[in-house]
Amino acid sequence: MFKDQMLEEIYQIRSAVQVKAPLIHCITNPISIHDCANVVLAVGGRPMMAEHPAEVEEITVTAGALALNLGNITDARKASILIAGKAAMRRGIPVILDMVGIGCSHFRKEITEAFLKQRTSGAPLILKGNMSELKALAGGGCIVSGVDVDPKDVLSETNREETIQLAKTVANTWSAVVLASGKTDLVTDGKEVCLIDNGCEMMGRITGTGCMLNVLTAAYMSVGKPMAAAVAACVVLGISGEMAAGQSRGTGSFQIAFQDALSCIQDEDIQNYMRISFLEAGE
Ligand SMILES: Nc1ncnc2c1ncn2[C@@H]1O[C@H](COP(=O)(O)OP(=O)(O)OP(=O)(O)O)[C@@H](O)[C@H]1O
Ligand SMILES: Cc1ncsc1CCO
Repeated sequence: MFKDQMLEEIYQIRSAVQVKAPLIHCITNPISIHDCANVVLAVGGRPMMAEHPAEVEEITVTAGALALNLGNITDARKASILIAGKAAMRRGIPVILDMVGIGCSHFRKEITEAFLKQRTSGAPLILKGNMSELKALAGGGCIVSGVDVDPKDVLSETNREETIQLAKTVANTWSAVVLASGKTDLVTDGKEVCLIDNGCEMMGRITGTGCMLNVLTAAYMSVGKPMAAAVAACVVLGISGEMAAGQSRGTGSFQIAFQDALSCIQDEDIQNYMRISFLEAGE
């Protein structure tokens, strides 16, 4: 894949969401649920944050994509994630699962395994997490403290090869796209690997940036292929953060500026500021 080709795909995805206004069903944590709904609205989608197990199937089947998130998990959300996930995969409705905290709780690991047991091959799926969460899914023990990435797992020159290999293995194991977020985001379908270097330090100082990336990716998946959707979401969210950082005095005003930037960002901002690189297969 070439950078210019990806740029064209990002323009098309953004425009399709604006034209089609897809319904994005989100089952996500209450810490960032309000920000998540606003992110979907900012890019032209229609968010619905429904999580009662008795109704989620009916809602999912009418949606363009389903965004699931393990943060602040409850019994009700556990049940609804499994019901909605199964319904979506059976119908080929794109799903993204954000494995928040899977590295620090056996309960969340079990939910993820139960979700993946229902995997319908061919249905579009993205598995998302920070590098520590990805490691936990791939068989690492429950060793992480909290929902943030363990500093030693942050993508660096030292762990680059093993991190890329791990992400590819997870993608191939589940026939999914993997989105490992962080200072540098990594997206892979198991063959191609794209590294995205947009974003800024301030994005890590407010809560729920990863959750926002999750629902934004879902919005883009409703109209585009999973790999392009994930790259588009990392690029758009990252550049919006960069634009907002220049307009804000601290984390409070940053949140407002961030939403402003997400709703105002233009294709030319993406062309000017996108920082992505592709690795050749086998690299
Ligand atoms: N230090 C940083 N430098 C550059 N970009 C960052 C930084 N921290 C976060 N980001 C951006 O924010 C996005 C989400 O970050 P991260 O992976 O840290 O989220 P997370 O830990 O899942 O967040 P949360 O659990 O609060 O929802 C990344 O895709 C990246 O664009
Ligand atoms: C702080 C926090 N705790 C559970 S979920 C969440 C939001 C970021 O994932």
